[in-house]
Amino acid sequence: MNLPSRNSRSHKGENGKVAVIAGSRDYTGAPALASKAALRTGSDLVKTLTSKDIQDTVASYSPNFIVRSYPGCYLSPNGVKPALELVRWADVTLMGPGLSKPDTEALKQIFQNSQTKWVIDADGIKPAIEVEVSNAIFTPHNGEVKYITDAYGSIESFVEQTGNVVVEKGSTDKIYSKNGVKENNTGTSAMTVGGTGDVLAGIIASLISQGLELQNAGYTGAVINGKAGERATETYGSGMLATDLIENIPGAMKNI
Ligand SMILES: NC(=O)C1=CN([C@@H]2O[C@H](COP(=O)(O)OP(=O)(O)OC[C@H]3O[C@@H](n4cnc5c(N)ncnc54)[C@H](OP(=O)(O)O)[C@@H]3O)[C@@H](O)[C@H]2O)[C@@H](O)CC1
Ligand SMILES: Nc1ncnc2c1ncn2[C@@H]1O[C@H](COP(=O)(O)OP(=O)(O)O)[C@@H](O)[C@H]1O
Ligand SMILES: [Mg+2]
Repeated sequence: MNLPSRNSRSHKGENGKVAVIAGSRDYTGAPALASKAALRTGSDLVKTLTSKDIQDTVASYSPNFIVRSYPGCYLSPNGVKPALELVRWADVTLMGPGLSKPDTEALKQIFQNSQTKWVIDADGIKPAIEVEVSNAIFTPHNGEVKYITDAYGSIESFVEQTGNVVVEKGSTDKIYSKNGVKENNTGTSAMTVGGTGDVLAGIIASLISQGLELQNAGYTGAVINGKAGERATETYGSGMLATDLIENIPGAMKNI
């Protein structure tokens, strides 16, 4: 796979800076899965913003993480300022995995006061639709798609009206953009294990941080996620974990 070449004069951060705003008391894994996936996909720096009560837990998962926090157990109004600072630092921000019960108004303020590229997953999807976020790629599973279709009738009209990209996840992923729909059939049924969608979101964010356009990042990310899942399934079968998938990202990237 050809990403922008790493010339000898590149400096830290030049190969992608990703912000991950994710996690809560209810989900300590999601921010780590998304952050590690972004690093394994090749971003230089990933900064993870999560709730204070799980900051040390998430940081303890890897010395490769840079973990910041806002007070409390869930995203609330006091999370807006640190979030806006992090969004300004990053090339792209992943918002949503594991937020569980975020303060919707705070989430909307972050969207409305930022000019950036977004990957929006899980609990970030509904608020983002409601404030008409643009320059974004959404990654809903079959249950989360309803937030888009309830508001726009269909995914096609959503992408047409907003210019956003949607990866509708499933055994076949469908990547919708203004240029039409592309399908990805890579992957295995072992990938229904929890966390593989958090991993996909991290992969896509990383690709955008390394210079890919939204639609290309969505399709290529889905292919990488699936190929990494195939490799992990060869080793672990139905016992495959989302963490196994992450370790297979570099190998998967070599063969696409
Ligand atoms: N280790 C961690 O920290 C992990 C953290 N995670 C975080 O968990 C949060 C919730 O994620 P989630 O919506 O995927 O989970 P879950 O609460 O089962 O479903 C909620 C509702 O949606 C439905 N539904 C689900 N999938 C569906 C589908 N494919 N197609 C159709 N329907 C589907 C489901 O329906 P049901 O299965 O009950 O019939 C239920 O009604 C999210 O923030 C995520 O980031 C996860 O990534 C896992 C690992
Ligand atoms: N049968 C399958 N074959 C291939 N990939 C699958 C299959 N089922 C799910 N996936 C993949 O697994 C991921 C599931 O995403 P998601 O439901 O958000 O998981 P989670 O929220 O637990 O991380 C998606 O990337 C999807 O493409
Ligand atoms: Mg998910």
